[in-house]
Amino acid sequence: MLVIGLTGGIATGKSTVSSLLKKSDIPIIDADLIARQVVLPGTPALAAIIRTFGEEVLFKDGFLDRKKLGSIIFDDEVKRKQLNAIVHPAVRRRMFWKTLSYWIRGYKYCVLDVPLLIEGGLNQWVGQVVVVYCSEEIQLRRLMARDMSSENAALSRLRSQMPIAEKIAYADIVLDNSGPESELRARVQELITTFDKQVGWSWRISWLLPPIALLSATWWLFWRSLKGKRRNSNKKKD
Ligand SMILES: CC(C)(COP(=O)(O)OP(=O)(O)OC[C@H]1O[C@@H](n2cnc3c(N)ncnc32)[C@H](O)[C@@H]1O)[C@@H](O)C(=O)NCCC(=O)NCCS
Ligand SMILES: Nc1ncnc2c1ncn2[C@@H]1O[C@H](COP(=O)(O)OP(=O)(O)OP(=O)(O)O)[C@@H](O)[C@H]1O
Repeated sequence: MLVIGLTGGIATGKSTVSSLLKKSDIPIIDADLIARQVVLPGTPALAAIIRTFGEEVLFKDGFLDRKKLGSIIFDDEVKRKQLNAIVHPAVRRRMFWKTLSYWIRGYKYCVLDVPLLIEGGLNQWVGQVVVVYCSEEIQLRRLMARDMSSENAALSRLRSQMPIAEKIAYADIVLDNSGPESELRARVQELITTFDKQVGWSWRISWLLPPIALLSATWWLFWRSLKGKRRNSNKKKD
């Protein structure tokens, strides 16, 4: 099975791409959605959030006040890291089991939709990295329109992630979403054709013979880590 990592900058259009892929019956594992499920009332992650940030980040009914927590962590790197350390391990565990379940059910590929794919180093564990791109100016405009937020609030969200111009250095495929949504739809269809060609029929062999799947995954991960090391040493030279 080909595991595709889908990422982008804030408001570059990753969720829009993800829902277009879903409409074509491609299985999506949505990290934002899982990050909401693992902090529902009664979960260990929510208990840890209360211990770290206090009861004031809760609504009266015990649900997390996401706006309030967002206003705390997007402006403060230390607090953001504290929250990430609570939520990310639980999200990763769920993503791993969901990926495995798609493989067991014989899917030829699945897409991990993860905003912090590169920041969290998950890009090294997937077969292909797709980065949805648009300029920072467009990001800011779309973010303010979508969230009805002020420029300052939008800027602090943007700065909480690696700049999009840096993320594209990690991409196998860059999906440019600077134009209208009709253009994006056409690009997503091309993307699906590319994946279909790439996967071909070999996924059936890997599925029927797990040792072959294991060998090819190990080889791929080794190749990826070499590529990553080369990119880092080139960066240092620059
Ligand atoms: C801070 C929270 C409560 C704000 O919730 P809110 O509903 O306002 O935003 P939502 O979850 O829909 O996220 C919107 C976007 O913000 C960005 N974002 C979210 N969390 C982070 C983070 N810790 N660091 C950088 N960017 C982030 C992502 O691009 C995401 O797509 C929430 O984002 C959260 O719990 N974040 C920590 C978990 C996390 O890192 N999620 C991202 C995927 S694992
Ligand atoms: N090509 C486009 N033209 C105009 N608006 C767009 C386009 N693509 C996406 N949008 C709009 O931009 C906003 C951000 O898109 P989306 O929510 O898909 O981004 P995202 O990358 O998933 O953001 P986040 O990481 O913050 O969740 C949405 O309101 C969406 O409808």
